[in-house]
Amino acid sequence: MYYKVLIDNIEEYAPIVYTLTVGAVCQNYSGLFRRPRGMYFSAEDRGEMMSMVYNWPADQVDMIVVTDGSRILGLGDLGVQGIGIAIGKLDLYVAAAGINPQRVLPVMIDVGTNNEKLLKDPLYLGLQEHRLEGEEYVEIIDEFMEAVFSRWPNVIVQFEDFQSKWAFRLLQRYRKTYRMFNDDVQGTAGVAIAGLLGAVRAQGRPMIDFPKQKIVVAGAGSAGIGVVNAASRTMARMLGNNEVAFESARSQFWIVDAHGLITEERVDIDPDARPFARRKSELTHQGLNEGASLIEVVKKVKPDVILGLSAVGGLFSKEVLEALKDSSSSRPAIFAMSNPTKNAECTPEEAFSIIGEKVVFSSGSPFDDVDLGDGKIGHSNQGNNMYLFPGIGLGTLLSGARIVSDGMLQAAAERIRDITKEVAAAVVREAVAEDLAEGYRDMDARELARLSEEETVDYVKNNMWNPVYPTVVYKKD
Ligand SMILES: NC(=O)c1ccc[n+]([C@@H]2O[C@H](COP(=O)([O-])OP(=O)(O)OC[C@H]3O[C@@H](n4cnc5c(N)ncnc54)[C@H](O)[C@@H]3O)[C@@H](O)[C@H]2O)c1
Ligand SMILES: O=C(O)C[C@H](O)C(=O)O
Ligand SMILES: [Mg+2]
Repeated sequence: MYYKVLIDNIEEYAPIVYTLTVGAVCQNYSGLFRRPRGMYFSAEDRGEMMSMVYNWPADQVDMIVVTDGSRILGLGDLGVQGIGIAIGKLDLYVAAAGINPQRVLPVMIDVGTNNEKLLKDPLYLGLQEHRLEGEEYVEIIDEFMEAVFSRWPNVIVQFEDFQSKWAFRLLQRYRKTYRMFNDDVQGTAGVAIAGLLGAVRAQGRPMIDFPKQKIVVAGAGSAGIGVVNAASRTMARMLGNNEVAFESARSQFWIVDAHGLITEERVDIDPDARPFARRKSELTHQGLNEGASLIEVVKKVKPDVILGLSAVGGLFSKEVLEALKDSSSSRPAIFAMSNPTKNAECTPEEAFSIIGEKVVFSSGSPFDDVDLGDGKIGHSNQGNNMYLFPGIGLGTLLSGARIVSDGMLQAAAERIRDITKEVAAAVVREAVAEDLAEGYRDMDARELARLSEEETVDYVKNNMWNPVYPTVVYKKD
């Protein structure tokens, strides 16, 4: 009944089971705790995980969402209280992707917390010690992955809200061997690309103009770098996919982090950001320096888009928005993607009141549309990976793909405007095309490959879990 109500009223309840309310739930989780949901694998369970997985009562598990609680939304390290995110994401898998709720498993990996408040909180449910680091940490995640894939070889593991340094490392470590993806790196990238392409359309320009867009990204963590990596690859593909194309695509991005504009002069540059560091030669030409502030960068670059994945509420200040008025675009776009609501880089009211009705606005957490007067509405769009991950997971599940490839993620991003069913069908077809599909239940790989586009959509639809209540009271008329 819970899922029936959720599915029938998803618009109303998504902000409760998911972002934004789920953030407040995670902050207070130990005090709210009534019963366990999901599984907890702790540093103290080392060597036991292979047998522990058999404690879970379901013989079949299709989807696992796992977190170590180290970066929950933009709320920082919440330790085991971050389990709420895994539960909320899986609720959306049931509601939006039709995954059977008996086959989902939220997982918390408890390696301690560096949150000093939680370390002292008598109600805190997790290990009250500082986080394990280095090889010890990796060994625990390795053991967890081996355990779940040995009991459920066909499961898909979604990594969620791991702090950036581990998000990238674990993705590289597992993506070629396990059916896994990182939602913050890869799901967010897909949603952002779909939004960026939408912004080009909103400017009345053809899609092929995307590689000309100047994009300033605030935030160089798992999400920001994930977006820049994938968006620059999309641009490069449009330009011919050769070295010149990659170089041209790279030069369309300016990344600003807590220390300002990232350039090749940055000391201790994060290796994931290095390819996008601005070159010295470009800087003199643009009048910018290493560490230039966001305002300076927006003033000099006059970007078409500013995209925030910084977790800093209000970062797109009045001055930044004023500077964006000089954008070379007819319809500048703002993506204030940080969560939850108080971390949004700006609100739609601020964007529309300063830049005017021409601005294209999107945010990670939901905001109401803005009344611009004269019957005009300023649309507040939501740019959140919730529109993508259910389709990626369902498509991977129903194709039986061995891994989640870049092509499958790209196919998902291109279909985001359709409903999840269509996204999943696109992912299935790409998995077949790449010869990764091994089939699912009665549908073997060969049969899957023979399905037409329409039949693939039907196949996905028929495999989505759907709560149906029989009518038990009939009205006389
Ligand atoms: N909308 C979505 O779908 C979506 C998806 C993933 C993440 N997010 C949000 O993105 C945010 C960041 O996530 P992350 O994993 O990348 O976190 P992170 O902590 O790894 O990265 C934050 C980045 O922001 C930078 N930063 C901090 N202060 C800044 C400032 N004043 N100016 C510019 N940059 C600054 C940091 O240097 C860092 O590079 C979170 O709020 C998260 O909720 C949203
Ligand atoms: O959970 C969300 O709302 C989106 C994203 O995964 C995030 O970490 O902010
Ligand atoms: Mg996340």
